[in-house]
Amino acid sequence: MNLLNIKDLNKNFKQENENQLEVLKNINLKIKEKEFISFIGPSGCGKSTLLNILAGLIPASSGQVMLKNKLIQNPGNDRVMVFQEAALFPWLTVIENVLFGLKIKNIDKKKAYQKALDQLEAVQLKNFKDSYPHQLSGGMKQRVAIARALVIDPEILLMDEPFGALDEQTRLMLHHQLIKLWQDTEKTIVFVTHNIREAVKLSDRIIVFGSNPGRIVEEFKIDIPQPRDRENPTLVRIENKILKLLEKEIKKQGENTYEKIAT
Ligand SMILES: Nc1ncnc2c1ncn2[C@@H]1O[C@H](COP(=O)(O)OP(=O)(O)OP(=O)(O)O)[C@@H](O)[C@H]1O
Repeated sequence: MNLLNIKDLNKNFKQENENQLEVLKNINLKIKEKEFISFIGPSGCGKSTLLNILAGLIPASSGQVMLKNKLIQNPGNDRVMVFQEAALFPWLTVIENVLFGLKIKNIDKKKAYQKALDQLEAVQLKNFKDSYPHQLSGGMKQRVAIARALVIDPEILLMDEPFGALDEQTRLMLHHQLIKLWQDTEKTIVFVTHNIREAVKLSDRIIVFGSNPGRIVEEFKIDIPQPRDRENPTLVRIENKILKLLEKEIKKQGENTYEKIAT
């Protein structure tokens, strides 16, 4: 069943010289329940802008996004964002950070604590519940951010380059954990990344964007079960196809973002 329906969506931003910058043009996309979908594309093609529109943080200029039969106009508990920087409250402990997400839900204190603890167990951080963010590694912080997002029990997890700032080993470990969480919780995940290999490894479907203005150029469905072997020839083939497409888009754009996506 379709969970999100993005229809004829356009987004412009007013520039300082009063001209309109056309960022997203004519986006039409349906996202299924429990789908893991990734957006990939050259820098500045509007991936984060689209994610922000899905989160209800900014409005579309025209067109609409429906969540089931509800028009998205504002943020809601049914959608939670995870950003590249974990953005934890440094003065709160790990469990207090996770509990913070539940405050808006008005849940009984004991129940909330248990929920937060269960969620920390799911990201293997139960033993760090009383630590402060500065005592954690980057990967651990990101796992707290994921726990804080999931504890609200949203329908959709919106992830904007969540592992972009992490080293390769930590990133691989978090891929593994995210896939397990996704399988256990059956959430829908919309994932923005620059990293083709990451997208190919994690996603059911990859949407490739072009830029100026941001638009969908192609999509790839990946039916290979998880966990995936990165040497799988089908995955390698898809990876190369996406790389070629992006090279073409980036050449058009004339920016030096090639290195960023090829690693
Ligand atoms: N609030 C804003 N006001 C004006 N312009 C904006 C605003 N937000 C984004 N933009 C512009 O919209 C374009 C798309 O930005 P966006 O961050 O969505 O791209 P992106 O594909 O996520 O880029 P990256 O991969 O580098 O993160 C850029 O040209 C950016 O400068």
